[in-house]
Amino acid sequence: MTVSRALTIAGSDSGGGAGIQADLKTFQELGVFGMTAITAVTAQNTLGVQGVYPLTLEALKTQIDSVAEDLSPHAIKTGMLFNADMIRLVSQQIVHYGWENIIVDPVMVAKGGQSLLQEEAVEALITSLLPLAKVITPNIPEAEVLTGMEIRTLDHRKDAAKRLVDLGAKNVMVKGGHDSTNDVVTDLLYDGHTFHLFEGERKETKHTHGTGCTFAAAITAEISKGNNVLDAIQTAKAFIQSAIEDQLGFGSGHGPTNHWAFNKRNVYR
Ligand SMILES: Nc1ncnc2c1ncn2[C@@H]1O[C@H](COP(=O)(O)OP(=O)(O)O)[C@@H](O)[C@H]1O
Ligand SMILES: Cc1ncc(COP(=O)(O)OP(=O)(O)O)c(N)n1
Repeated sequence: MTVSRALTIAGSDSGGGAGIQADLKTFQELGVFGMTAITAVTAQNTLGVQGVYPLTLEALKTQIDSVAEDLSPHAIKTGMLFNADMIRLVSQQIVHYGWENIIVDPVMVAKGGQSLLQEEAVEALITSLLPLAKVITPNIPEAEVLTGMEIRTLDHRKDAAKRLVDLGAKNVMVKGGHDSTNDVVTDLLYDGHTFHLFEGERKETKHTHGTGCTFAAAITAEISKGNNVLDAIQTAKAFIQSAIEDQLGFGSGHGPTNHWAFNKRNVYR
């Protein structure tokens, strides 16, 4: 039996709800062996980010090489990459190892407003990493930064997705969590030809720390198993919906989502 393996290149969240920790929990729940290359350690809880401590480029490169040279990941997710040098290094490593199943979550700002990506790094994200992405998963504010356009409507999101495909991403998923005008949360995928909508009931909750990381990690896990992008997103949407609905209620700020919920539901259904 081949065990599907996924590598996440991202930041550590001491609070356990986002970043590397959310990715590993999601991989595990979806039956995928998770591996990591850490870009930065963050001191973080449900109230915000208290510290960001980037690792050296050498430390990041060596982690990626160690995984690549012995463990051959079937899919790779990127999350918090912090600065332009890290983005360029990760892009070079992806090309060097010939990796194709790349899921880019273009993390920029934490829920509490703290920056997780230096402003001058956006250009490197667009020119080096975006063209390597099989799937890129911006939320609405991230799609605005990447395209330079204002996004107010679903049609604006469609235009933004087209622009990101023109910049080289193969599939663009513009998530809808930040559009609170509706009881339904709609995520929009553009595959270069067709738009696909993924809908879920909006849950009124402040416990949404790590939703973006968890959603992209679930897509990565499913792609590492050999599933196509549409099927992977279908499962990821069900995974994040359960994780938001069955809230844990920890902490006095934005609490983490529930990574057990998807399997718990499927077992007891
Ligand atoms: N309140 C909510 N109820 C249901 N689903 C949500 C809610 N908030 C976010 N989601 C879903 O969580 C995922 C992440 O969405 P989003 O909030 O847009 O990204 P990010 O966490 O990166 O800011 C998407 O699939 C989105 O539809
Ligand atoms: C270390 C680290 N990486 C990423 C994030 C951002 O997480 P995300 O799921 O995009 O959303 P928020 O929970 O911040 O809304 C993070 N906070 N920390």
